[in-house]
Amino acid sequence: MTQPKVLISDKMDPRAAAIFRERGIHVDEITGKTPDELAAIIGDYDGLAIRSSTKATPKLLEHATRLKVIGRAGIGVDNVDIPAATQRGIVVMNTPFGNSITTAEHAIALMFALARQLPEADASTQAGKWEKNRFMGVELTAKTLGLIGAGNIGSIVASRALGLRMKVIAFDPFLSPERAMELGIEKVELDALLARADFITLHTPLTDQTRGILSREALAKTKKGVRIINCARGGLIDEAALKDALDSGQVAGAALDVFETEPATASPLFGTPGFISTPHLGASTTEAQVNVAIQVAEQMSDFLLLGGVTNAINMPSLSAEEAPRLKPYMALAEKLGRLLGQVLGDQVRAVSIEVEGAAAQLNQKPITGAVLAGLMGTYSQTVNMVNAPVLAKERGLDVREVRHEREGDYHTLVRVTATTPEGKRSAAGTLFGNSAPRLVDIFGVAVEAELDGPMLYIVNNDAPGFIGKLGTTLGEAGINIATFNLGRRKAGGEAVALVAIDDPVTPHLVQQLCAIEGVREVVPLSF
Ligand SMILES: NC(=O)C1=CN([C@@H]2O[C@H](COP(=O)(O)OP(=O)(O)OC[C@H]3O[C@@H](n4cnc5c(N)ncnc54)[C@H](O)[C@@H]3O)[C@@H](O)[C@H]2O)C=CC1
Ligand SMILES: O=C(O)CCC(=O)C(=O)O
Repeated sequence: MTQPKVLISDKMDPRAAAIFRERGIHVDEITGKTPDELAAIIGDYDGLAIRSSTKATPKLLEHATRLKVIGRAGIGVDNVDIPAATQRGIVVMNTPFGNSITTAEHAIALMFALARQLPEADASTQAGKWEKNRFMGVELTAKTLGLIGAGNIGSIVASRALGLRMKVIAFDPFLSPERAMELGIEKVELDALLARADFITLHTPLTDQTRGILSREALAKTKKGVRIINCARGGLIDEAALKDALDSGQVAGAALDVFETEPATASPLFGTPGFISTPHLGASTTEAQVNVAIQVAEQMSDFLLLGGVTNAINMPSLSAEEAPRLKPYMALAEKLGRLLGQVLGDQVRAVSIEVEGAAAQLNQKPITGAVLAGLMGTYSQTVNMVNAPVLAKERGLDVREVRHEREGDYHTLVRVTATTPEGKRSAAGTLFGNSAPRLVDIFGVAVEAELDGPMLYIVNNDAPGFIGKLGTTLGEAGINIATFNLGRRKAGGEAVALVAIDDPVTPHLVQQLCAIEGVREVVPLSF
C-alpha cells in the first residue's frame, strides 16, 4: 500500500497533523490558499481535512482525482458539496459532537450579552463615560427561550437555560414528544414559538427547509422586544429584515455569530443599536478544537488505512474493528458483482444480495455497496463503494438485501441474483479459511473458482473433446492456462468453464473460441 497523503487546508489544532504522522500518513498543512491555488494541488492528496474556510465545491473536486475522504473538523458540512463528493466516490465525514458544548456555551454567552448589553456597556465604560443609567438589562429567570432546532447543540442549550430557570420551548419537526419530555422542554409549532419566546436561538443546519426560517414574515410574528441569537448558520435569518426589525424595535437585540456571507467584513447590521456579533467563534475554544482535530484525524486515518467509516454523511458507518472482518466479504461481493456485470452487461434491472450463515452476522450495507461497485464498475470507471448506491438509484436499479441466519452447504455465503429482461441469473461465493473469496455457484452450476486476473467464462455443451480443442486454440494463440474450473448441470447438458489465463485474450481469439463446436457463449473476464 502506498503511503496515503492528507492535506490540512484550514487552521487546525496541531494534534491533527501529529496523529496523521503517528499513523504513517504523509500530511501537509497548507492554509489560506485561494480556490485556484487549492485546485492546483488537491490532485496529490487522498484526504482533505478542513474546517469552514475551505469550500469543497464541484469545481475543486474535479481536480481531486485521488481524493477518497474529506474530513470536517466540526459539525456543519454546508461548505462541502455532498452530492458532488458522493458522485466522485469521496466519503465526507464530520465530528458531530466535538464542539457542541462549546457552541452551546457561546449561544448562552450571547444570550447574556444581549440581556445585559455587555459589549456596549464595556465600550462605553472603557471610553470613560460611566453611563450607569443607559444600560438597563433584563433578567433571564422566568423568561421563555425558543429553540429552533433541538438536536445536539439545541439540547445542551436547553439544559443550560433550564438551569437558569428559563422556560424552554422548541420548534423541531424531528423532535419526538418523548425526547421533549426527557429534555424538560415543550415542543411547539414555529408560529407559537415566534409569538411566545422572549429569546430565540437557532440550532439547525442550513438546508432548503431552514434557509430563511427567520424571514421578514416570521420576524413580524415575533413577540415585540424579542432577542435573537444565531450560532448555527448565516442564511437562517433574513439579515436585511433583521436590520429593519432592530430599527423598528420589534426585535430588541440580536447576536449573530454566523452570517450569510463570511467573512462578514461589512454588513448593514454593523453599528445598529442592540446588535452584537462575533466572527464565527461558536466552536472556538481550546477544548473543542482539540476534540475535533483529534477526532477528524483518527476517523480519516481509520478510513485511509483500515477502511473504517465513522460519522460519514454519505455512506453507512463501518467501525475500524468491523472493517478487517468485512474486508474479505467486500472483496468477494465486489468480485461477484463484477462477474455478473461482465457476463450480463448493462441488462441488469434489479439485484438481490443474500447473505447466509456467518455472513448474516455482519453489517450488510458495505457488502451491498461492494456488489454494486463491482456490478457497475464494468461500465463506469469512477464507481466505488461510496457512490455505487447513489448511482444504482439514479439508474433505477432495484436493490434488495436478504439475510438468512441459518447455514446452508457453506458456513458463510454471499449470493447475488441479477434480474435482466431474460430472467434471473445468480452467482454465489464463500470464503475459504474465512479470508479467501471463492466462487461456488454460477447460474445454478456448481463451479469452484478463484476470481482473479484475466479469465474466460465459457458455456458449452458437455461433450468429449471440448477441453482438448479449447486448450489447443488457446495454446496456438500463446495463451497459457493457469487454472481450469468446470461444472455442468447434468452429464451431456450445459457445462460452464471458468478458465484463469495468464494474459488477456483478443476479440479475434474470442471469435475463434466461439467457433469451437458446442460452444454457446464466451465472455472474457478480468478481476
Ligand atoms: N457557530 C459555530 O461555530 C457552529 C455552528 N454549528 C451549526 O449548528 C448546527 C446544529 O448543530 P447540531 O445541534 O450538532 O446538529 P444536530 O443535527 O444535532 O441538530 C440539528 C437539529 O435541527 C433540526 N432541524 C432540521 N431541520 C429543521 C427544520 N426545518 N426546522 C426545525 N428544526 C430542524 C433537526 O431535527 C435536529 O434536531 C450545525 O448544523 C452547524 O451548522 C455547529 C457547530 C459550531
Ligand atoms: O470550525 C469552526 O470554527 C466552525 C465550526 C462550525 O461551524 C461547525 O462545526 O459547524
